[in-house]
Amino acid sequence: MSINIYNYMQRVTSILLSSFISLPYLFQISMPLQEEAGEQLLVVFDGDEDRKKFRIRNLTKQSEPAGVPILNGINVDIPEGVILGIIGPSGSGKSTLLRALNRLWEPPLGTVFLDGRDIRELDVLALRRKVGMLFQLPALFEGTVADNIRYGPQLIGKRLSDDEVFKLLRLADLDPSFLSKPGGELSVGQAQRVALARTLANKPEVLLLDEPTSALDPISTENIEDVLVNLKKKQGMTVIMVSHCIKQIQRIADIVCLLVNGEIVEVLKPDQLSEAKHPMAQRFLQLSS
Ligand SMILES: Nc1ncnc2c1ncn2[C@@H]1O[C@H](COP(=O)(O)OP(=O)(O)OP(=O)(O)O)[C@@H](O)[C@H]1O
Repeated sequence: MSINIYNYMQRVTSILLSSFISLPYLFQISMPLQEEAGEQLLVVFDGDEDRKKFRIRNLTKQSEPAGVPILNGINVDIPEGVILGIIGPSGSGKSTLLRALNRLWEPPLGTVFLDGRDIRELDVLALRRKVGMLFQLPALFEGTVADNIRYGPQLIGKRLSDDEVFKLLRLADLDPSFLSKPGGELSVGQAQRVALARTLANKPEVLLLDEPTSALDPISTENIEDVLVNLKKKQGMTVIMVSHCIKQIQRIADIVCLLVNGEIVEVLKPDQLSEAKHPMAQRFLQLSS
């Protein structure tokens, strides 16, 4: 078995970065491509301009120094208060796209806008509080569950009370008795829920999730899915989730973007996935179902 050291290091760096720094309606879907400034724009929201949470324009990335395209001119609008699923074959650029949205890599100026503002012009720490991220494998800090959850607010001089920590635990579907448990003694599923509570402690407006339940059992997976749906419904949170599980996307997403070779080739409602037209997307969906 070969190990891709580059990918491994990138993942570890991202976990550390996001942990330390960010600790971090329905809508009408308009499928047809629309021309904007000569480029193809996938519009996933056809309504009020104000409700676009992210606007992504011609987002491109190449590997260095080889210059191999990773993202190939992504154009998409992401509405506020929806769960957007991103699916696609391995290596198609899903995680890279997600990481651009809270600057775990720096997208070029003029390519990613949050609430109408270029994210490159925002303070990066403030951006990461607003746009929290959760990875496939949770990385908790040393200390108790409460220490982990209090970490983010503490960075801006706020100490969460026990009651506030209890609320976050409940929100992440964890029993209050977890408060004083050492982070190192938790199962992966429990740790993932603590990582979620820790991210939520920053009161993010957007959650970026990179295969957040792939290491979890079906019950923990269902619990996390319920939490995400509730956050959307009760707090209007925007959730952008990469998942390899088509069924999961069909359970909770409002819209699905299909990414192939660094391009969004289709935007569909979850119940319309079988109608995908792109040959690679069709094949991917056939093999995944
Ligand atoms: N900074 C970089 N330099 C070089 N190659 C990179 C860089 N970032 C990503 N890649 C490569 O770009 C491609 C897309 O990677 P990415 O992790 O975004 O894909 P993915 O769709 O999330 O894959 P998976 O489903 O396997 O997690 C891969 O071939 C990856 O090795």
